[in-house]
Amino acid sequence: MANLSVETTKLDGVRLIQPHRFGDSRGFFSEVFNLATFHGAGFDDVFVQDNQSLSAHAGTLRGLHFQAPPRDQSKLVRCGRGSLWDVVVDFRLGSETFGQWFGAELSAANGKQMYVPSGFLHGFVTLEPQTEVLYKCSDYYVPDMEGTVAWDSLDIDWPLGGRTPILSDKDAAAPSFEDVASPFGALS
Ligand SMILES: Cc1cn([C@H]2C[C@H](O)[C@@H](COP(=O)(O)OP(=O)(O)O[C@H]3O[C@H](C)C(=O)[C@H](O)[C@H]3O)O2)c(=O)[nH]c1=O
Repeated sequence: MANLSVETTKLDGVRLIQPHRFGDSRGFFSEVFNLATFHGAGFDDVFVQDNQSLSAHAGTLRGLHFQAPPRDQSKLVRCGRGSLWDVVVDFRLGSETFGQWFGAELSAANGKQMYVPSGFLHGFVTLEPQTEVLYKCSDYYVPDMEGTVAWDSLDIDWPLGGRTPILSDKDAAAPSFEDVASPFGALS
């Protein structure tokens, strides 16, 4: 029976998931998602959309993004190729950790997955070229409900090595954290 291990973080609800890898002389096999195993580990999300993004260059930063209620999304993020530093920010009004962030390296090598609950901003910066990110979302994409927060408007310690990140026009124009009213209550 494939299994997984779950690691809690300093942000309530944000967890790192490590699916088991069955190694042999060919390489490995892993059930990277199994609904029964996922629910058995204490999660209750049902994901409806799988996303994939490929970033050609290291230092590509996507985020910080959210989708507002009632179309808010929880996400399960993993790296299929390369490596990235994944960041989540508590955006739940009234939360004791409101505005606090947590980051972790996800890579094709380590197989780690980041569980991003609804109510959190999400973003990542790639650590090597041709990095592929795969993630599940608990609701469909609704562009009109999407929001952005400037990647550099919090004290996030992005591993950029002093370089300016590669950004989309949308992310380059994102408002500062203090200028974005959170649509999430503490209990979302
Ligand atoms: C998110 C999304 C985008 N798109 C279209 C919209 C644009 O024409 C194109 C690129 O979208 P965007 O620039 O928003 O992609 P990213 O910058 O990678 O955004 C994502 O990256 C951060 C880290 C996230 O957590 C979000 O899931 C998501 O916002 O894909 C879709 O058709 N469906 C979708 O679900």
